Amino acid sequence: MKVLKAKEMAFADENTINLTGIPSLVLMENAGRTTAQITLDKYKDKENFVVVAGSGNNGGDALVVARYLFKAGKKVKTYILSSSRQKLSQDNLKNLEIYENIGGEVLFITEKNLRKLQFALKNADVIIDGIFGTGFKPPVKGYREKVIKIINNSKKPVVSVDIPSGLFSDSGQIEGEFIKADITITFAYPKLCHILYPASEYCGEVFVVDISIDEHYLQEIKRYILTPKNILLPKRKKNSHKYTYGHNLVIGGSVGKSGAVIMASKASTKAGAGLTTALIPQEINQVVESNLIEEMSIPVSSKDGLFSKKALGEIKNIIKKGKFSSITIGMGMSINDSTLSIIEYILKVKKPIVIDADGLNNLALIDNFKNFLKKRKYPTILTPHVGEMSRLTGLETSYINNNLEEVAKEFSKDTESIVVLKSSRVVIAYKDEVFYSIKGNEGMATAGTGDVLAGILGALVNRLEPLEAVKTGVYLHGFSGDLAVKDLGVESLKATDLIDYLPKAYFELEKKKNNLSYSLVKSLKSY
Ligand SMILES: NC(=O)C1=CN([C@@H]2O[C@H](COP(=O)(O)OP(=O)(O)OC[C@H]3O[C@@H](n4cnc5c(N)ncnc54)[C@H](O)[C@@H]3O)[C@@H](O)[C@H]2O)[C@H](O)CC1
Ligand SMILES: [K+]
Repeated sequence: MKVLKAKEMAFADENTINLTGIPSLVLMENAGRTTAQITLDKYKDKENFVVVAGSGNNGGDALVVARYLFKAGKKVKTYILSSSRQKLSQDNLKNLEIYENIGGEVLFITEKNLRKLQFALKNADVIIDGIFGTGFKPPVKGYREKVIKIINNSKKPVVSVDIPSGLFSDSGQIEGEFIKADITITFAYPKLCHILYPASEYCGEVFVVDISIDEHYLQEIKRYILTPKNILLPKRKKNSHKYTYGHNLVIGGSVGKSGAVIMASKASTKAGAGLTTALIPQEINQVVESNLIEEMSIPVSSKDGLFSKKALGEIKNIIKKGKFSSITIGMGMSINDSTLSIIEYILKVKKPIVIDADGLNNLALIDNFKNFLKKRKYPTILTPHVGEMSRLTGLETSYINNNLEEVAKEFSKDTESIVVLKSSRVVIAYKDEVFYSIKGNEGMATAGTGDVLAGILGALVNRLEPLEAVKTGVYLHGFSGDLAVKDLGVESLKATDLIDYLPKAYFELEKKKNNLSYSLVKSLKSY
């Protein structure tokens, strides 16, 4: 499913009206009517609804909602934040007239009679927020700021039409006053504010409603949310053996960080690799051997707990002689001259590689590393978190967090690699496409979860086309976290739980893929 910015939505909206020929009032009717239906379903036993409409089309949608709530026999009080009818958008005015024609009443609210709205909210069971939608640019100006504060202070449940008023559609950033919604009902596609933090936290449950927007005007938009529909599952063949499913060589670890390479290796096996071998500094061999059962291990020379100078030659030999089909490198490997030269060498290996963690920190120290990556003819997957991305690009972490998509895209272009940028959301960028994962949770902000992801990707790159492997791996990783949290809670979740829940994630994902069906209304949660 695509995820849009306001301008893109407006473009599809205009063309649907002008070229496809669906009148704007029909779109508004679809939007408002479905919003009313969802509201009535969610708040069945509630009686008193207060509708707060702005002067634009978001307010127009809210007036349609008011009409259906009124028809359903609810007590509806409707307020329009404007000084006069003349200031309303054309479709807003039309819906005001229709509402009045069926016996509905409205009150225009300005700074002067704000208290009337404040008073009405006291008796409200549910508030409908139709003040601003995609036409809003922060920050809120004028008395509407006070209205938003009053609504939030009322502590009543709020249903936001399209966007919680005061949030900016195109980013996760927040500024000034904005509505804190319990439910947000958005139209055609989610917008970035519905999925990116911190804004998305204020949207409540997000429903996406088909209002008849003609999607073929959005062909050039290649920004997606990962959903069961747009990701693939690897398949096993009856007539196969372990080499059919790849041999993932996992390189990393150092004294004190043996867990990183152990977790990546275990995740690789659980994600379905035919064989997984951990290549490690010999000083941690014993602990690795005692923790890995299905996986093999190859110790190489080490000194002071890290790969030593001699290790490079040994690694070259092992890779030349071994039948490895992918390399996953970096987890817990630390940084010294030897690890740096190992990364330099790995860049030249003619196999798919996943570079994570200290692999990336070493990479950042190599002059011209972007050119080395560009020269590679085999798939390269880079999985930096924001801190690592900062080291790789020199950009401030705050800038990266506020521009995840742009940074990931640019870095992917500069390196011709698949970039998996890990923040409170994970963004995948490759060529002209961007994929956001909406799976995962705050419980996963704990040591080792990145190592698990690297192991999963290293396994899957043997099973699917590289970008598909990354999409599937990122989804499964987040989904495992969500399934684990249901049983374990966010505080106690640890990285190895993600490995334990991978089988369930596979199983549930397959079920989701087998049950794909069209529906006018979908909750973002259901993806
Ligand atoms: N997605 C669709 O195809 C459809 C969406 N619909 C709804 O239309 C709104 C967008 O409507 P628009 O008229 O373009 O803008 P808004 O109603 O969001 O807001 C315009 C309104 O707000 C004022 N304003 C803007 N910024 C500020 C500010 N910082 N401070 C104060 N006031 C501000 C501006 O002057 C206007 O008066 C979309 O969200 C959907 O809800 C259609 O109904 C169906 C098709
Ligand atoms: K709104």
